[in-house]
Amino acid sequence: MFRPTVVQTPAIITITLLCWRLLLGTVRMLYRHPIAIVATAGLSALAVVYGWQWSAGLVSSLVLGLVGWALLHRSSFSWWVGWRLLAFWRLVWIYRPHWSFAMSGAGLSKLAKGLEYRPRLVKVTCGPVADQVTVKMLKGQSFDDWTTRADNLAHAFRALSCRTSIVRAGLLRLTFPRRDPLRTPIPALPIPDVVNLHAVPVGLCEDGRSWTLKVHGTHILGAGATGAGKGSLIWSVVRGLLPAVRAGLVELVGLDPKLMELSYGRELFHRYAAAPEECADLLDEVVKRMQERATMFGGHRRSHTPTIEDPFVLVIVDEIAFLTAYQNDRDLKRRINAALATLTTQGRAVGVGVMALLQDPRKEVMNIRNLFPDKIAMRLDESEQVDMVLGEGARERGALADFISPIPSVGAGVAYVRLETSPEPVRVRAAYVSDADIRDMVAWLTNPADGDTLPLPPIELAQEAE
Ligand SMILES: Nc1ncnc2c1ncn2[C@@H]1O[C@H](COP(=O)(O)OP(=O)(O)OP(=O)(O)O)[C@@H](O)[C@H]1O
Repeated sequence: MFRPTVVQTPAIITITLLCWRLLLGTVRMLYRHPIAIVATAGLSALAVVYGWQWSAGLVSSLVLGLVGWALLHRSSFSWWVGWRLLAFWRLVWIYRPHWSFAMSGAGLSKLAKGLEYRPRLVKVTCGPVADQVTVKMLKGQSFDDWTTRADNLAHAFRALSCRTSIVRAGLLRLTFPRRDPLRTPIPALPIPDVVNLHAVPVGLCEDGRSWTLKVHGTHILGAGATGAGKGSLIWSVVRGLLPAVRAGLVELVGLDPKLMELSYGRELFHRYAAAPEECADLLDEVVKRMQERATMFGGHRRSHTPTIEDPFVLVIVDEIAFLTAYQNDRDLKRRINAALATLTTQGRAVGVGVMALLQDPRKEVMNIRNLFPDKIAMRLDESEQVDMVLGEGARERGALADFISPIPSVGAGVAYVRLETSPEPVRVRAAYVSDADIRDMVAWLTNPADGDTLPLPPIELAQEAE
């Protein structure tokens, strides 16, 4: 029978080890919380040398000073102090106490040889609308292990939702919104002074930042069930481009087979068509123009910069399926499909973009959806449609477009997008451009204010280097 020898560890070794750990812990605490340690030590020293009244007086004046700062200049106070204090508070009261239970409950900790290994909570930071929790994953875990548990984590920390993103190998960021800035409709955004074709403001992201859309050098496909608010997407883009339209640097082409949406702001479009034959003719015209431009640019330029002679042309198609899948005239359907495919495959480099909206994203209805690099999923009827619009795995990563509320004031205009900078879907809401706003836009474009002349001299057209 094998009996391992029991070796008694000498007390001196145990004590040395404990002292070493204590020393390491103290150094780590000093390194992690230098301000808190220095402040506590300073106040204690003051109390010992001069009496506690001095420390109490100093603390009270400090608190009064901070309250004054917060009242006088909220934004700088929040940036320097407020969010840090809130992050500390939420770390101590929410994340730390519930961490171990949340990890084991969500199945993210591992048991090995009787020991439980948990992912490490690295830090918590707070912003105006969301908390960001940085986590060190356990060895052997994958990003997918976390994305599939996002719902468990949201409930565990009593958040509205949880979104996951990678910081670097092994390090994750969990975003827990504290409030939803997209709950209430966003009024139409102001018409910008400077148009940036790579970042046209259209609404808000769920973290409170501005949601901007790139329109030049890409094509956009927006899908949403009836009443999802596709109109607000169209009009927000048009509104954001208006100064460039007035300056003659952007031309809007509207195809409105439903005859409902774009006709309301008909005057904002350089060219407009509603009947399918007119739409086919107009598309052929744009294709011809695009090909002429390509011939002209060929060998000289590889990208397009909008000028009055060669403006950026944005073709906006409301309910594209009326022109493609639901079109009875086969010849017309073939012509339209061919023109759209040509524009979406060749238009980017020569300054022609297509923004198409549709209700049903199935392949039978829209067989060229893969030719649109940027896609937006508004409220959809079925969960399978989310991946059809945003790409494989988007719903699993949190794009719950089928859960967007059908109540217009809550869910209209809300969408999920995959921004170029990150593959993670982001929840956004387009600003609501009302009928009165559209009338004002028409008036702004067609009746320049006193002193304004038409066309305006070219406005600054901020653009990223291509
Ligand atoms: N961004 C928004 N914020 C708040 N409410 C909105 C927004 N967009 C639209 N709505 C409301 O939702 C209603 C439906 O919007 P809209 O007509 O744009 O939907 P749609 O997706 O174009 O529907 P359909 O495909 O049937 O035309 C509008 O009448 C408006 O009241």
